[in-house]
Amino acid sequence: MVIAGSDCPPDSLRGQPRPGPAPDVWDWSDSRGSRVACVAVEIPGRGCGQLRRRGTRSVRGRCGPQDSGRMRSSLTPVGPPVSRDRVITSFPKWYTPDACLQLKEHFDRQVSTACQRRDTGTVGLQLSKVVVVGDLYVGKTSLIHRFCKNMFDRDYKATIGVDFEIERFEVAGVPYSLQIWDTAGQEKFKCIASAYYRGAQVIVSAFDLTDIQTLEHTRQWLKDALRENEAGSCLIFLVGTKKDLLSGAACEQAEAEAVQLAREMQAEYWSVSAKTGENVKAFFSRVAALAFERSVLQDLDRRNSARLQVGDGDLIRAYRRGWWVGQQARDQESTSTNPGPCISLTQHPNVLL
Ligand SMILES: Nc1nc2c(ncn2[C@@H]2O[C@H](COP(=O)(O)OP(=O)(O)OP(=O)(O)O)[C@@H](O)[C@H]2O)c(=O)[nH]1
Repeated sequence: MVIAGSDCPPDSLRGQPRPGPAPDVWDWSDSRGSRVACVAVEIPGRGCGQLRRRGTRSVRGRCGPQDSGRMRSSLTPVGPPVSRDRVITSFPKWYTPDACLQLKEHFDRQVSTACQRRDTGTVGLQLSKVVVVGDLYVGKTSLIHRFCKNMFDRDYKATIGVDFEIERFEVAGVPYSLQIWDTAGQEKFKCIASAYYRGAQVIVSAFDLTDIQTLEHTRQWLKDALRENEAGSCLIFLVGTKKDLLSGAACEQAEAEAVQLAREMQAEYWSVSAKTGENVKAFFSRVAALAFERSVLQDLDRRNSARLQVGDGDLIRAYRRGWWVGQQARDQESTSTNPGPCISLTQHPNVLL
């Protein structure tokens, strides 16, 4: 897949008639000759525009380093209902209990309740970013293409820079989307690809099960991707590819080493084959469910600890050391930097607990 910054709709053309088969359709072509069609919708003040799928399961795109921040903030999924195989009703299981992010088989109670009440905040509107990293030729593009397009190409075409797909799910009745970034494994493109690591909710560090050296390199790939993100903010997956090429014993040996490394990395381990499709859908469903659950919990946390609107509009602000009532606090803020006395929440008549 070829990525070039100039392929993105240039800013100067925003709001003007676009080239292509329809006025608002961008048609990009990749080196394999497959066309990438996206509908660009102008959103005032929101940069590059919105990409909407058109008769395909997923939305695809590509861009250069200058677009990294813009794409992250401006893309929101719209389109027809989610296809049935992207509907997740029960929590997808891990690949092995020896290296998994969590063992429970159900959604967190708080999350289930929030979903039932349709109280998941902005989670349904967000795109969760998944970044796939790893050596060249390990099969990152193939894995993503098998999941998003249900296709497998035997011919190798190096990724140049980055590429992304957007996959829409419905998790516990709530719409949820993953923006899956395919990055180049070749050293010479690393500086372009690493510009896209930031803001990842999920990092997938991929290696080739038939080439143990690529497993060793996953440490460095992960380190580079984590460096661009806040500590503890990413879910990490270690994925062994090309499972179809290994016989039972050899596969077990490679998996045992990978599981050990996954535990060190605090990652969840999966073995997959893009060629046969083995475990590919299960893997991405697991990624979607875990990322969704974390997003909902974070959203609930944020809302709980943010300003609470009470009574006649007074604000109560939560501080580490206690609670402090709005108007009084604002008065104090305007006259001094001293936060003044803390008033217990339960003591204040306007507080609804
Ligand atoms: N047998 C088999 N071959 C695979 C599998 N996955 C990928 N391949 C082959 O491995 C080669 C490399 O696959 P890619 O998906 O292009 O590798 P990549 O990691 O994206 O490579 P870069 O873009 O250079 O980083 C291709 O020839 C694929 O056909 C698999 O599951 N089984």
